Amino acid sequence: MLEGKAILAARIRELIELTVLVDGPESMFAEAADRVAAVVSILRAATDSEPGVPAGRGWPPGVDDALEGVGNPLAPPMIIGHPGESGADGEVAALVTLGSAHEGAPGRAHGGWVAAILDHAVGRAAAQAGSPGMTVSLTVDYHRATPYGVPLDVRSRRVDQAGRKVFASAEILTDGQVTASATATLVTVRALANKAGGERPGPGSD
Ligand SMILES: CCCCCCCCCCCC(=O)SCCNC(=O)CCNC(=O)[C@H](O)C(C)(C)COP(=O)(O)OP(=O)(O)OC[C@H]1O[C@@H](n2cnc3c(N)ncnc32)[C@H](O)[C@@H]1OP(=O)(O)O
Repeated sequence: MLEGKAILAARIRELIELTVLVDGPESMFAEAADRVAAVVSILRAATDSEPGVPAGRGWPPGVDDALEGVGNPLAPPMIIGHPGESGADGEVAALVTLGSAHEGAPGRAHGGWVAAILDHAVGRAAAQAGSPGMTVSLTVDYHRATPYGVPLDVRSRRVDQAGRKVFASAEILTDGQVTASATATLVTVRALANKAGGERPGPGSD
């Protein structure tokens, strides 16, 4: 079931890339649109949910997550590694590959996607450090072009904590060079800690 959804999402990502890249006759687009409509009707028949209704996916991030969900076609997806796997102790290491559909300025990834990756990375770092929370402030520095079409190395870690406030940082690297970095403040939320399986927010938590 899960595997099928992941395969479908991968095909849809391919579809999105090709839709952005391909040019051709109107008839080709019309035929493709008809076939996609047929696929949509298969999925529509399987749910009562309306598009836009909150999915309420919960925690921790799963197959439908916006950044790392292999079953979410909008997710690149971001592959979260184990602590210490490729980062130093206490770091979260991740890999993510963006595509042409994520382009901003010509030939480089859109800054909004770069920020989303960094936001997710600091969220993961806070959770791994035992303080799952929501980002209330994210400052992004864009140092050089973040490319698409190549795996990006993402690193993040919790830097400090003061009461409910968690301070974290993250970087995106390619060829060993930092393309973008972020500092963030997150605020621990008890509901997230409970969903995270008993990880406890810091002192003074809500
Ligand atoms: C399980 C696996 C997970 C795995 C994790 C996986 C990664 C998931 C990544 C998802 C990342 C996101 O998209 S997060 C979604 C985007 N962010 C949001 O939607 C958050 C929107 N904001 C909120 O909903 C709210 O601010 C809350 C609930 C977070 C906090 O509200 P609150 O509970 O009323 O807390 P409040 O008293 O206002 O603030 C608490 C403390 O934080 C400070 N504070 C508040 N805002 C700011 C700010 N912008 N900059 C600095 N500091 C701030 C306050 O001064 C206060 O300090 P003091 O007085 O205590 O000193």
